[in-house]
Amino acid sequence: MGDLESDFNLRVVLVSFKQCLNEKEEVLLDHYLTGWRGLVRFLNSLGAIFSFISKDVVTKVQILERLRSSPQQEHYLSLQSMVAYEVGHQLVDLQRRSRYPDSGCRTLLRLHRALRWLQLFLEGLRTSPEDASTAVLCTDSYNASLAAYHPWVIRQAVTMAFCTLPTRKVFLEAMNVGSPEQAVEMLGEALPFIEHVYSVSQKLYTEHALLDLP
Ligand SMILES: CCCCCCCC/C=C\CCCCCCCC(=O)N[C@@H](COP(=O)(O)O)[C@H](O)/C=C/CCCCCCCCCCCCC
Repeated sequence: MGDLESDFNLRVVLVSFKQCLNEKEEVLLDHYLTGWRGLVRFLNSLGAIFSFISKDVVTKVQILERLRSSPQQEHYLSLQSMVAYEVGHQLVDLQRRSRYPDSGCRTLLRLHRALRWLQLFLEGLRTSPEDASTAVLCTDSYNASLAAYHPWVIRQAVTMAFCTLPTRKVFLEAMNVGSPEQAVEMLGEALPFIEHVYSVSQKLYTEHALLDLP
């Protein structure tokens, strides 16, 4: 795995997700995107075999960044204001992808589903024994989250890429927060931040019947 600078670590990235939520439990898109840009840096450090995943995340982050700097930017301050604006102005299509392929709601939904994968995978790393296989942890968390939304060809490519993953110990060290034991402790403190953001977003998408946006 490539080196990340010494002041950049997974705790910093997970804290960005804590900062997403304001006192009204609105998900602030600028912090959400900061969190995702940090995750992309970790993903890139895993090697070129994961670049097809990282490119997809970067494309989605860029779509949302463009909306955040567009003339409609104030509607894209939070997930809540984005959903209200796009649903209220019929800028999402529940039947076809082609009409609004770059809507904020469908784009963020893909990242939202991936956040669930991340939550499950990091929880697996945190609670598993020292000799646990990261390929198995990754496959299990993928099958319990994103796999349901991916066609066969992507599921095959992803499952092959998982076989190249480093060991659990290497993963924990790559988080750049100290020893594997300190990384496990950090995950225990910081994982609730992404769980909270995930559950607030999931509730909002459910309330607006947007969970299956094509
Ligand atoms: C010390 C490191 C700690 C771990 C940090 C890992 C950070 C990785 C963060 C996120 C990775 C997952 C991102 C997945 C985004 C997938 C979004 C998606 O579903 N896109 C598909 C649908 O998009 P549309 O076509 O509807 O626009 C798209 O078709 C898929 C493209 C590529 C395949 C995505 C596979 C996802 C696999 C998830 C596991 C990642 C494994 C990383 C290894 C740890």
